[in-house]
Amino acid sequence: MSAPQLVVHRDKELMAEAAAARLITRIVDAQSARGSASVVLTGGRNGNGLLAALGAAPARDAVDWSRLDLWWGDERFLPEGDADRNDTQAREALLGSVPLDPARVHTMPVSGGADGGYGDDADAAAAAYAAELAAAARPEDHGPVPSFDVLLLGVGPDTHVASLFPELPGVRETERTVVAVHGAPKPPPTRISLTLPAIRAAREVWLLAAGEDKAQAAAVALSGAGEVQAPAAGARGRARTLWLLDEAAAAKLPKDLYPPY
Ligand SMILES: O=C(O)[C@H](O)[C@@H](O)[C@H](O)[C@H](O)COP(=O)(O)O
Repeated sequence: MSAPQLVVHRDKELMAEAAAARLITRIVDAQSARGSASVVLTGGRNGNGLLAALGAAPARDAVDWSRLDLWWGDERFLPEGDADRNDTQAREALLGSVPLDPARVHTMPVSGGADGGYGDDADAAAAAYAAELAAAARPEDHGPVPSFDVLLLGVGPDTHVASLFPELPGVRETERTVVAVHGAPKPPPTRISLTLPAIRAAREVWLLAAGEDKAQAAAVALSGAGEVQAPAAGARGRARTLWLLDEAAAAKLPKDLYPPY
């Protein structure tokens, strides 16, 4: 697993714009090299802020949107179209305004819903998403998920990533790639989440942390804490682990970690 690299930006707006520019370049490089790219989206203000900045970026359409596979790192287990769903917010922030191939947009299952849905069975929904990931994996991939080019993660003030919360069962999962989360401390309580083994299959993992409410989490996660106590500490990419922070979120980092900025 790759050691964390840090980039600190002046403020959260600049962090979102710089991360969006970085993501455009990464997607374009992957599409040039392999004909397609695979990105895992995250929910929350920083994740949606990145998507909005991407939509406003001058180079936005350097991306071939029809050859982009989108997955989610986690989802609130709510009915289709619910405003609190990460996919609803992603659609509003960007996805509704770019020409994606719907067959390549892999949203996590909704709760309730029509026949063939999973009702309120989040565990069945999680297993279905794990099966969808496994079906998309190729022989050259590293395990039962595709080799995501970039897996985005927001970081919670308690160091959670996706819906893996400190000390809860999800962060301790070592076999399954997707789990249901019950009793999440961040509402809504029922969620679906990739696990650390799935996260660590990504080529690159980018963690987004802006705002002073993330300063303690960044300092804890980057100072050697264990992944069960600080899930963000376990979010590592095979080739790259990149923390994208603003100055407020970097304020409590040990000085030897603070990059030359
Ligand atoms: O479903 C979710 O809530 C997110 O996936 C979650 O993991 C989020 O990324 C963090 O809580 C940070 O959220 P903020 O960027 O809003 O602080």
